[in-house]
Amino acid sequence: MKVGIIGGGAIGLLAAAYLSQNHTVSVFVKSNNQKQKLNKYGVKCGALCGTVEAYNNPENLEIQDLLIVTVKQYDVHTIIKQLPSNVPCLFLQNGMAHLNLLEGLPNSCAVGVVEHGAVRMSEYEVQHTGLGMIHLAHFKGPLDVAALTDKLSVHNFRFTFKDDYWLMLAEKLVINTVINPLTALFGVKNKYVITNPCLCRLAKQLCAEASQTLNLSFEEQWDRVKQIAERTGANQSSMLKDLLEHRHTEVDAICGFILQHSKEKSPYHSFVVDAIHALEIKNIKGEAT
Ligand SMILES: NC(=O)C1=CN([C@@H]2O[C@H](COP(=O)(O)OP(=O)(O)OC[C@H]3O[C@@H](n4cnc5c(N)ncnc54)[C@H](OP(=O)(O)O)[C@@H]3O)[C@@H](O)[C@H]2O)C=CC1
Ligand SMILES: CC(C)(CO)C(=O)C(=O)O
Repeated sequence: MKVGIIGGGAIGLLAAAYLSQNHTVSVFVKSNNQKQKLNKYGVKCGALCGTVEAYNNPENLEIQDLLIVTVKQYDVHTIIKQLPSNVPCLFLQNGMAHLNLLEGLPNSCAVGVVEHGAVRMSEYEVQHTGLGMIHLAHFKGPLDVAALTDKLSVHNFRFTFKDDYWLMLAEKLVINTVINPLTALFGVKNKYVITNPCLCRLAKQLCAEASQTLNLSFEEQWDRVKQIAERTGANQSSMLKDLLEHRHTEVDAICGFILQHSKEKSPYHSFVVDAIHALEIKNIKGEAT
């Protein structure tokens, strides 16, 4: 297959390194510098070195068989304006705020949840920091997503099929809306969300608000949060990493989505959304602490 990957960040480069073993991969990036590096060195991920073609314009998007969109959620709105309507698209963002943008697209679409951990080390190098699965579900249009999971799967980079996109994304959203803001606000690794008794109480409140908003069982979701916090205990969450590197976070796509969709008041979510934005502003303005 001709697979086009939009975004040359951590997940885009990870996907390019693995998928280029079996497919012809093109990576669509923003900067000319990254394009040149990828064309010269390929994508490196540990012992893997994938050959790719890189572009920093949308011209070759329409010749792809599949486009995998790996930009952060807040950049999806600029990408969808460039997508050729004939090519099926797979969106791999955390959060659920991009779903309303996909509804207006003419393209066949799938959505996915990434369990891998990845860190971009340079414009063409990525470190695979945590091995997981990528779960895919059908969102709209005539796309055989179950067949796609088989075509894309390769050793250490496997895809599985889920039949309910909403449940798949909602369950991941609960995990992110609990673990990400608390770890980012308190500057701690994931396990402290359950091992620190005060953070654990805050985590339970966030989990209760999210479960109620999404109409999910609190007990089941809290068990999942505890499992993931334990399994990824030594990791820094993506929101913590974004703040440490003075980048924009995905708090609106994650916690903001809960706040927007809750029928009851969600005071813990109100607090974390404002608190994370306050830290983003502090980082951008370089305010002294
Ligand atoms: N990294 C991880 O371990 C995990 C990430 N995820 C999710 O995956 C998604 C991607 O995350 P991640 O890869 O870490 O994010 P990154 O910030 O590392 O990568 C996003 C990339 O998109 C690029 N980009 C933005 N706008 C455009 C554009 N118009 N055209 C081309 N490229 C563009 C950015 O370029 P530039 O830097 O030049 O602005 C950046 O390289 C997020 O929703 C995240 O929550 C989920 C699970 C794990
Ligand atoms: C599951 C978790 C919390 C792992 O770090 C994650 O998805 C993230 O950091 O965004």
